[in-house]
Amino acid sequence: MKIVITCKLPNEAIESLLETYEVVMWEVENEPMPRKRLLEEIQDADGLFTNVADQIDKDLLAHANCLKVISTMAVGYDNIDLEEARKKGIVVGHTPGVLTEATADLTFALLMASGRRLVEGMDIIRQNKWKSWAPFFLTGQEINRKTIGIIGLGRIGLGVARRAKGFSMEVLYHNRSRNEEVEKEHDAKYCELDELLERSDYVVLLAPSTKDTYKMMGRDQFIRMKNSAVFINTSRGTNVDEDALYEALNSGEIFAAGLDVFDSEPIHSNHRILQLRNVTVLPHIGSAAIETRMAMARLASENLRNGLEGRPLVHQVK
Ligand SMILES: NC(=O)c1ccc[n+]([C@@H]2O[C@H](COP(=O)([O-])OP(=O)(O)OC[C@H]3O[C@@H](n4cnc5c(N)ncnc54)[C@H](O)[C@@H]3O)[C@@H](O)[C@H]2O)c1
Ligand SMILES: O=C(O)[C@H](O)CO
Repeated sequence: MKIVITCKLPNEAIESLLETYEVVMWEVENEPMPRKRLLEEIQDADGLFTNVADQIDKDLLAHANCLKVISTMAVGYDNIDLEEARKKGIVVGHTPGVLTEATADLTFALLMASGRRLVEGMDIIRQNKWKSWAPFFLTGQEINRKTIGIIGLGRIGLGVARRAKGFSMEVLYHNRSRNEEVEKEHDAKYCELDELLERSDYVVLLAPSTKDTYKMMGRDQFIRMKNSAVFINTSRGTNVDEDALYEALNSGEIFAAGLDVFDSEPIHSNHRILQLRNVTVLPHIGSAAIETRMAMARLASENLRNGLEGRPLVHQVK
């Protein structure tokens, strides 16, 4: 059987695939397999090892003549046309859980960096603009004992809530439904979205990208937030109306934002949101810790192999 791997991975993460199948792996570091090549390779592939940088859409799947399994090295699968895959009898696997702690760490790092203006401070030193210690120079927002509102209290959201408790923060959350067990265990309070936005000092978005969450953070939502509030997005860029976020940051409607994800990735360096002083940006590196990426690659390999051998996937997208 032939499998296509759309990114360069270390051999030790995909040993079992290399031993068993004919493997076509894209060998260029930090770049996805070009679409044209993927369209060619997919035609006779039995398995596809992909990630969030590829669009596994209807057009691509129309070229797949014998594809049985799509395995993405990610928890999010919004880049895959699940309906089309289902119609063609292709099973889809993903990698939840193994990236939870690394992504929660990065989310909290972004929260702290944005609230306390860390990157601005570094820029000032690098540009030789640091004049002296001054009472209100680079003052940011307190974190300890503040209120955090988590939209999408799933695996990573709970990881962020646990970290927030270490900073004596009050934890509010909004989900599709209330979960009283989680509330008791994590001392988190359920709120409707509007109330969460009005009460939180830090609003953290961790819901998946779905039809319901598309641009769920727009003008009306940013207006509800406190002028001193910080917005963090480590979910998907499509969950946010970037024009509305730009306006909110530029007008002082909110204090700052920390973003690991964007509507269109990679974001271009001339995007107007990057001209703002009060935005901290990262290139979609939520899960980018070495051990985590190895665990994700191994889990994605196992999903792919199980699917090709007719066994249940470790984590199949339902
Ligand atoms: N930045 C990164 O590198 C990175 C890394 C990992 C995951 N992610 C993103 O984070 C998301 C969450 O991952 P997870 O493992 O915590 O998933 P999860 O499924 O455990 O949690 C998502 C939560 O969002 C809730 N939710 C769904 N729709 C909602 C809505 N309309 N309003 C409010 N809440 C809603 C779900 O009920 C669930 O509790 C992923 O889907 C992915 O998009 C990003
Ligand atoms: O969904 C995911 O897993 C991320 O975006 C990449 O780790």
